[in-house]
Amino acid sequence: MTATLPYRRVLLKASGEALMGDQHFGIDVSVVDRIASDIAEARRLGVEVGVVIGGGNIFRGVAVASKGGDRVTGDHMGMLATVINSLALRTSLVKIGVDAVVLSAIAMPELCESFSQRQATAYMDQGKVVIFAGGTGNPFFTTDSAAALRAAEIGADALFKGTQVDGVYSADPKKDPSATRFERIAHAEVINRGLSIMDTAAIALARENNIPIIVYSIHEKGGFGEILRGGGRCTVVADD
Ligand SMILES: Nc1ncnc2c1ncn2[C@@H]1O[C@H](COP(=O)(O)OP(=O)(O)OP(=O)(O)O)[C@@H](O)[C@H]1O
Ligand SMILES: O=c1ccn([C@@H]2O[C@H](COP(=O)(O)O)[C@@H](O)[C@H]2O)c(=O)[nH]1
Repeated sequence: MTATLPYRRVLLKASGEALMGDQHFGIDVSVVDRIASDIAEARRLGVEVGVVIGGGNIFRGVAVASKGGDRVTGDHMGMLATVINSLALRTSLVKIGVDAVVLSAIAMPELCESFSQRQATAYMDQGKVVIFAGGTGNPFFTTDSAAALRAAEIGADALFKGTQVDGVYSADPKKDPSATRFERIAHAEVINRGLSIMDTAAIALARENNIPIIVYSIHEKGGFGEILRGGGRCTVVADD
């Protein structure tokens, strides 16, 4: 029953780094399975779910650029990393009976379908979980921006950022133990205070399209479902 739930259609930005689990690199399948079970719970609630996964567990373009390499090629490699993660998530979802499809911003027809807004919304209307791979398809962006873009394109009621921390803090809580968590904060304030929970382009795009951002810990089993039911621990980034 979606009638009593705050959101009917959401875009989940799942942390790539989280997929590593306790490893230093790559994919811990048990973590992907757990994220898939949280998405399955959302579907059981009747919420339509689109997903963008980061690539930080495998590759980030800045890693190449910081060593004097070509940034654009590095970003291409980072976008390919998001395709690998997307295929892993689809596998975990299908394994537990959730209908899921990967749409890539970079054409690779042997592996998955190519992204189009029309196809994505058609699949979501049918109740499929749509995993958006390949970021925006362009270098110099991040998967946070891809998530805000896809959220706007599919008409999402909210953008969920499932990350390493349980909300937006007054400073990076991993560096400053005295940082305090916001229950609610405006998009503009996140940008003006320079709170780097997401890149500025992503927050600005969400703001322009009136999309609230819900920041929560992706490590909290069942946390996604709890917030979808109107509870849970998170920060809501929204203009009043
Ligand atoms: N003001 C802040 N409030 C909360 N977290 C912050 C803040 N400033 C910086 N951070 C940091 O931002 C991190 C999340 O950023 P980032 O998007 O890079 O990670 P991610 O969700 O794991 O993404 P990726 O998919 O790229 O791996 C948190 O782990 C946290 O340490
Ligand atoms: O639109 C996009 C999205 C991502 N990239 C590259 O991929 C990596 C991984 O994404 P994260 O958001 O950092 O997890 C990113 O560092 C970029 O190199 C891109 O070029 N364009």
